[in-house]
Amino acid sequence: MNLKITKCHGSGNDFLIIDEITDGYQFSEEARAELAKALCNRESSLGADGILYVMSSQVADARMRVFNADGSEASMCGNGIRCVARYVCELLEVEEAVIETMKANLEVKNEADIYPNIPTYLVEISPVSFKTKDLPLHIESDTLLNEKIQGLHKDLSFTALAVPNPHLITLVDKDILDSEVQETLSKYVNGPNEYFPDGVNVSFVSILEQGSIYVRTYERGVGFTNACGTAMSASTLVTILNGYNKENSYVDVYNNGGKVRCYVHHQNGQYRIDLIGNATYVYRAEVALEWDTIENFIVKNKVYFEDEAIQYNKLQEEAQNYVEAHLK
Ligand SMILES: N[C@@H](CCC[C@H](N)C(=O)O)C(=O)O
Repeated sequence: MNLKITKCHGSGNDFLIIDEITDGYQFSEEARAELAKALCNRESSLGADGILYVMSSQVADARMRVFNADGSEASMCGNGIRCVARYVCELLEVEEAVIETMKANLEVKNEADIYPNIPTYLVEISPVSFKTKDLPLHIESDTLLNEKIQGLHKDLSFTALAVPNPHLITLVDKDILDSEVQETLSKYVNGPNEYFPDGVNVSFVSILEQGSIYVRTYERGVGFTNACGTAMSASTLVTILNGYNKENSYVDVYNNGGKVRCYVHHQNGQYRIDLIGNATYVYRAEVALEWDTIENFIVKNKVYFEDEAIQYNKLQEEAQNYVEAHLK
């Protein structure tokens, strides 16, 4: 078959968008997972952190399904939904839309550019739950709020939350970031282990100054990525709960792929986070493939969005310089 794809990134967390609405593809569940494993392979001529399937919806303007590079399906993707937001808003010629995801219908909208000439979208991150059963996390208590788990690390305190995909977050300084701790811990909780039967996204967070933080995430189903949107949203909330930032104000969240902005709303005992950042197109292409030998796919007619890359590189360079100057 001949498959049309759009490579897009949010904070350098990159995805292949496959539009099942316009292009009329009918995939089996197995085929969606197989495509993710083959096309996201970084050794291949494509490579990505995941695939975003854009589908029609009975209850919203469009539906998004997210498959990680290992073929597992995620309930949500914060950087990915910004890419889908742009794709759907341009397709439907609207400024805002509602996107159906696995666990919630989420509002998205075109927003003032976070940096000159960088298409920017605000996406709703919700629902938020601190219940261990919602991750799931197997420990005796119903929540894990800034507490130690001896089986994970003797000194670090963790918070676990679902937004609604699962996140494990700890606040650290530069010495810990520079060590092997995050990789070792993340591989453990994403392999056979007694705590997280479905794995978990693991973020190490550093406070840069009031109103700005740095987040590095080891993603379930992928490994270290440049950034993880749901992790940056969840991490912002954790820094607020720890008294470093405030509700109802913007927090700049730096990552290895650039920078986003988060805003935490707290109403009627519920949290909802606005995640605001780039949705940058990298290229459009066609992929010729045979299902029996899917790993031998051929990429044709790649057309790059060069201007978008040039502009995004400027944001990324500024963000990197800021992090280097402030990380302690
Ligand atoms: N990169 C994403 C999250 C993708 C899913 C995640 N790996 C999971 O399995 O939960 C984001 O930007 O939120």
